[in-house]
Amino acid sequence: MALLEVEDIVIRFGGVTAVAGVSFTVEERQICGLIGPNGAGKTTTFNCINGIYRPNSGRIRFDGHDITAEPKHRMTGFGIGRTFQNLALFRSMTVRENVLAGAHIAGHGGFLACAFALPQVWREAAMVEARARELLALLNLERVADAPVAALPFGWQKRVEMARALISRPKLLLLDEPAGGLNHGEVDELAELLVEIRRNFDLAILLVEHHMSLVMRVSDKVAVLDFGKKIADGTPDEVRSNPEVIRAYLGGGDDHARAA
Ligand SMILES: Nc1ncnc2c1ncn2[C@@H]1O[C@H](COP(=O)(O)OP(=O)(O)OP(=O)(O)O)[C@@H](O)[C@H]1O
Repeated sequence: MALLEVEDIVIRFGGVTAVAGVSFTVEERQICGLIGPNGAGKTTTFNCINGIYRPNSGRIRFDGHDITAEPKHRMTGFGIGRTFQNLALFRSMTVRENVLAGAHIAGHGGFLACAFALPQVWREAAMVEARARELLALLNLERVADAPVAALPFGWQKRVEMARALISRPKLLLLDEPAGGLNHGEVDELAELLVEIRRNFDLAILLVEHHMSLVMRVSDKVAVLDFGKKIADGTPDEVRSNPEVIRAYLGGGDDHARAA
């Protein structure tokens, strides 16, 4: 059984069918790219997987659970972490505090355990602190750990968001356009980082991204959407040479894709 199974999902907004029967899977420890020209339905599909939208029909299974109708606040508990296209950090808090906030969302100590400061709460807090240190080192954020997040360049803030998602130890990390706003060198660093994150945390990654060279470099497989339908699904090489994919991009006017 695959880790994530998206099965024939349909999502409509009034008269617009944004996603028209899309199916794909993500296996454990797989990096899967989800690409397509503008308006293809990538973000809508992504937001269905993380519980922001509920599909009109179809099913989503994750790690043996049917999560189709689960609300977004339960996704961390299921083992799904995410980052946002336009960042959703606590800007006046420090880097370390932002990373720790990700763990508090996933915390298991109940209200009474916390109120009475039971040993399990101390143990959990120590474990979370250790994980935060490990993540700050891995993401090269140690030097700025105590700086307010708002003072950092955009590319660094993106790494903080990634660390915050990783602290709850997700089995699947959903990344929405992580390369958006990054320069060439930063995209190269991101590619290396994604592969390292997969290796270190033994997790799968679903990557919605316009930056084609990044997707092709890091993905084990790529699913391609166009006008709300999946038109291809395969290895980067298979997808790159698929005539329907080439047609979708050449006719779609997508600059990033054309550049690939
Ligand atoms: N909330 C909404 N209300 C109405 N229509 C929407 C809504 N969200 C998306 N759509 C429409 O659904 C279609 C798919 O949009 P979506 O944002 O999922 O595409 P995308 O592949 O992520 O595009 P992009 O690469 O430009 O972000 C588009 O026609 C879009 O206009």
